[in-house]
Amino acid sequence: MTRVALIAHDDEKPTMIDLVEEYEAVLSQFDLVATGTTGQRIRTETGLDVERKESGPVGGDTQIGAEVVDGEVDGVVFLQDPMTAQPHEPDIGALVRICDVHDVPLATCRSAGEYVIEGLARDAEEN
Ligand SMILES: O=C(CO)COP(=O)(O)O
Repeated sequence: MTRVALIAHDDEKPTMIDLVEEYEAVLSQFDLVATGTTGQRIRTETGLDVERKESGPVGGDTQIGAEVVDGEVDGVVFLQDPMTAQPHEPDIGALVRICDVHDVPLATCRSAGEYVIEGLARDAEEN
């Protein structure tokens, strides 16, 4: 099953919830994994179930990066806050880099997230 990672920095969490609600029908066909707080909000504010890793600043991005290395993740929607410095910037950079290394599509803003979700849905239909 297609597995998608969903991650959002605090200022971007409302956008993530909005995106997930818009694509709920598609995402309900996918296996979802998220960093801790993002996952908690998706669980409580939408109808979707999602596996939760640790919160981003304490290793959640790194855990998702490990799944990317293991070939378990088909796409990542990572809504980063471009206006706020993050204490775990090295972890964020490592996740972005490892997606590039393994050619896993990574979206860092909402409109790119729509393309990734729609592309993965198209691939799932074809396979
Ligand atoms: O910090 C994050 C990604 O870098 C997101 O973590 P949370 O989903 O736990 O807020």
